[in-house]
Amino acid sequence: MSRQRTAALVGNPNAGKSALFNALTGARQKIANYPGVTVERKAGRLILPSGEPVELIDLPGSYSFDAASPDEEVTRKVVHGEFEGEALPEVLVLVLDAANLEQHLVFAQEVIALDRPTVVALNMVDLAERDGLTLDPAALSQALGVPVIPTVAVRRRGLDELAAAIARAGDRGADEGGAGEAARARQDMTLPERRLAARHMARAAVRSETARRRLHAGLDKVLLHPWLGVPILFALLFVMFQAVFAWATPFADGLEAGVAAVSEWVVAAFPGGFLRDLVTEGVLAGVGSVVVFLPQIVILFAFILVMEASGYMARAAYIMDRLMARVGLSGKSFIPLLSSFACAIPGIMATRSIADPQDRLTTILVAPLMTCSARLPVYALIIAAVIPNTTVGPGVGLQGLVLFALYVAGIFGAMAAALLLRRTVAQGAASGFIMEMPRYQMPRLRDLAIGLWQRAWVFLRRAGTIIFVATIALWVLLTFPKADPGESQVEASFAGTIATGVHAVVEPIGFNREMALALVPAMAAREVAVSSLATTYAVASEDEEQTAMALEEEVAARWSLPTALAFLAWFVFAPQCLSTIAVARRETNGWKWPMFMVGYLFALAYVFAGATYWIAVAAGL
Ligand SMILES: Nc1nc2c(ncn2[C@@H]2O[C@H](COP(=O)(O)OP(=O)(O)OP(=O)(O)O)[C@@H](O)[C@H]2O)c(=O)[nH]1
Ligand SMILES: [Mg+2]
Repeated sequence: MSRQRTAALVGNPNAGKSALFNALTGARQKIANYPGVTVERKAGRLILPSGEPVELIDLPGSYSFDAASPDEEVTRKVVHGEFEGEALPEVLVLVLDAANLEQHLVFAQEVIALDRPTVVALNMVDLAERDGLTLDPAALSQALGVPVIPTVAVRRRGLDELAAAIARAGDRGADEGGAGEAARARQDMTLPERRLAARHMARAAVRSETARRRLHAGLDKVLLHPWLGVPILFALLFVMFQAVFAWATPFADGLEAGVAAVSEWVVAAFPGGFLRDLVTEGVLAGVGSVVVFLPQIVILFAFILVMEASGYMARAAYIMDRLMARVGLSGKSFIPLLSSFACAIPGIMATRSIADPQDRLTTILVAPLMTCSARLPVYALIIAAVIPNTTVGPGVGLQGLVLFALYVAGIFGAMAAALLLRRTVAQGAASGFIMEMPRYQMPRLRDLAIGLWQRAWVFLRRAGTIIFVATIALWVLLTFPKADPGESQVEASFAGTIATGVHAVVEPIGFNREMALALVPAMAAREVAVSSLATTYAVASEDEEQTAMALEEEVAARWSLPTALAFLAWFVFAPQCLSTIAVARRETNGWKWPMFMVGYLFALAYVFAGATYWIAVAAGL
């Protein structure tokens, strides 16, 4: 009786080895679309066309035989016949991903250099074709010196041909070896030489490639580059924040002038009294002060929507994955965190796609640190008031730079918090990244317009509902009880009493009374911080018998720079939104984690606002 025939599947991670193994042997090995799924050898039985059985071994994916990880070590040992209780496999089945041929051909050459009976399964040709790439198996076979069989493991395409090729390679057997000349040529090659050869072979194996595929592959080379990718992403975000200030200003000025004109008309047309004050101080000064930030919101979302629609956002997630892995999160958390730039509520809901409970909890707890669009009016107001509108380089405005820094501070805060949480209350290992890159696309103008309209509408609806109600409530608290003649209305009011209480807590971190008062209604929605400042100053200026100034000018005149910076630092961290807390409660099924979240975020806000204030004071700002 002849001895048991054996073959082993080798190749890069995620080439489809286990998928082929399952298709060839009827086994049910776990397959998934990310590298490192198989971590042990696994044997199954493949029946050749002749009816003869072959023991087929599925191996962990590998980038090189020199590699150090324990799963790759298994592959190296089995392939070299050093694995305990395992004979040297007769035939090596080298699995390559046709859509990533150049990458996969690097390790492939190491396998070919062994000069053993080898068959190449050129897998995933369906994906290559979908991208507009047709390969020439004959050319590749010629270059590698071994048979090349195109396959689609998941559709069982090319399996019979592959089995037949395995049989032929086994029959020729050890006496003829593998690739011969082609193998010997590769034995002394260095890694850079292999990379270069891989590029040449991959190019030579292309039968046809659409212009679009070439363009997209070129774009990916740059945008997903291990070193270039991150600076490009940050440069894009940088431009976005510059634009938020540079482009919005004329529109915002126009809106502001409009609100002022309406206010003047109301003052002229109606007799003075309770109702007129409500309209001018509460509605127009308060709510109007928020509405003027509509252009900024629209520009911010225009950038985000274009990045999403073009296919870049998924690439950003891919780039960020490695960074996120360092803090114990995966690229899976990127999408929820990204949505949190709009608002933490959909962001927290999007964590439902994260399978690992600790991973998910961490993402929920740090989501409020991503800068939601409700902070934009607060940031934009304070920056416009206290940061000079100068440039610090060609085309680089200081105001945009500060805004960018605030967003980055939020991101770093979230990453640092995730790192700590993963080490303490939400321990666990980071899981792998699962995401298919969507195709690049020209964003469609119509979709863009609809998306922007929806965002603008959400913002205006907030202004008309929650912000309106909170501001009116504050105005009422500021207006009653009425002050005696000569006494300050703000001081005498209910709101003044509240302000005194809150101010005692936040005075050490440099906040003034109006800021302290603004923090309370801002729990309803962060933008209310802006409207309540506007309303407070409107009421105050009335009893100081001044003409009301624009809010920005009031802030510029009344706040010191350290105070203003401390307020910005506070808003980077503070959990200033009740709806977010409510959603966190729902998604974690209890009060424990939302309370923890509120606690640590307030603590962070207090510490960082205080540090900012005292450092700024010490620096003489
Ligand atoms: N479209 C398509 N998908 C495939 C093909 N072969 C495998 N896949 C998919 O590719 C992914 C990776 O397949 P696996 O079989 O797990 O890859 P592997 O080489 O075993 O990966 P490791 O175990 O990590 O080394 C899975 O999502 C498969 O469903 C193919 O020919 N065409
Ligand atoms: Mg596998």
